[in-house]
Amino acid sequence: MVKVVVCGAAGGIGQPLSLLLKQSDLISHLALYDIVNAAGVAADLSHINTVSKVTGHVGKDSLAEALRGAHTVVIPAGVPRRPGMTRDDLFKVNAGIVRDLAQACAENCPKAFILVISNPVNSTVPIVCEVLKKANVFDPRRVFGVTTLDVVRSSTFVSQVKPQFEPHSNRVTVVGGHSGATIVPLLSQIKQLSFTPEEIKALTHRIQFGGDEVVKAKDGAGSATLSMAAAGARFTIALLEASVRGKRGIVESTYVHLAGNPGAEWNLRSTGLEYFAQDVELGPDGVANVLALPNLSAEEQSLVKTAIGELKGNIAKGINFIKEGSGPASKL
Ligand SMILES: NC(=O)C1=CN([C@@H]2O[C@H](COP(=O)(O)OP(=O)(O)OC[C@H]3O[C@@H](n4cnc5c(N)ncnc54)[C@H](O)[C@@H]3O)[C@@H](O)[C@H]2O)C=CC1
Ligand SMILES: O=C([O-])CC(=O)C(=O)O
Repeated sequence: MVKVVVCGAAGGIGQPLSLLLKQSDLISHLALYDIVNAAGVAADLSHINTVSKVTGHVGKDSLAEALRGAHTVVIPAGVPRRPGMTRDDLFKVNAGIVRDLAQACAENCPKAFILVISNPVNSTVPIVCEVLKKANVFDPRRVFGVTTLDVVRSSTFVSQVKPQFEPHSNRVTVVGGHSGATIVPLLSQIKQLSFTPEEIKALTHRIQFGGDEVVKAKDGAGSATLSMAAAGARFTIALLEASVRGKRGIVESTYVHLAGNPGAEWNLRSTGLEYFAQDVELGPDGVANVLALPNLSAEEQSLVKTAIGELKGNIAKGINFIKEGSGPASKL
């Protein structure tokens, strides 16, 4: 039995993400949780003729039932950006939402993989980990910040500049975190291509601020949902392929707690950070190996340095939210 729970399943990301997960024969039970409308989304998806059973769970009183027995919990719950906002501006509302969902995971499915989409990812992942640590159920191999959209954008944007780069089958490593300057695509690792310094600069900027393109185009109606659903489904299925099917050698960039994760010592020492996104090999228990940062170009070294500076504050903010007590979730 592989039960996957989507928390925030009625939202802009939650609905298409659930639709994509409904296509997978790796999932036997898809449980859709939201504070609104999850029953309707579940009824609709349940008519699709694939193997998984779909159940809908609406409101806080049904959260425990939704989570019980979960193999994997994907969290796209919370508010998205509007033009003029940073991801950090979402902290005020989303921190409390993510904390409460993490607490419910600790109580109902302490061994589940937890995939965090809600922004600001740089801070919400530390929130989840701190909640699990407090509950004595933390396993660093099982909590992931979903940064796959940065990887997806990198493949697409590189292919638009270099048509010989096939976007579907070529992956780009993206390290750091998931907001602006903390997003560092390692274009120097694409060994089959060469770029001019101007191309590197323009591509890096576009990847770092790709989210803003969508926020601007949607003009107040939210941020990336469909591309995020595709990215979220890609990461979830990759993790299921590794953990359920036992497929080896699956590597994705993702934001993880470094200490205690296999292979992470080098990145822990070289960044001095508790959390960092890097290529991770996935396995039966989640993180099988955090790959060491490769040799970086001079520009990438400087970008990573800037990212580290910003990440320090983002991480501390998430940790302090739990350590110093945070009160009930607030409204924006
Ligand atoms: N990691 C990434 O790369 C990306 C992250 N995001 C983030 O994902 C989050 C969701 O974005 P959208 O789906 O566009 O927003 P949305 O507003 O369309 O959907 C959010 C859903 O969460 C639900 N929700 C609110 N509080 C909840 C709670 N306590 N428990 C369960 N569900 C709850 C809402 O009812 C709503 O259905 C935002 O924080 C956004 O910034 C968006 C794009 C990319
Ligand atoms: O830009 C946003 O707020 C949503 C997001 O994280 C992205 O699209 O990368």
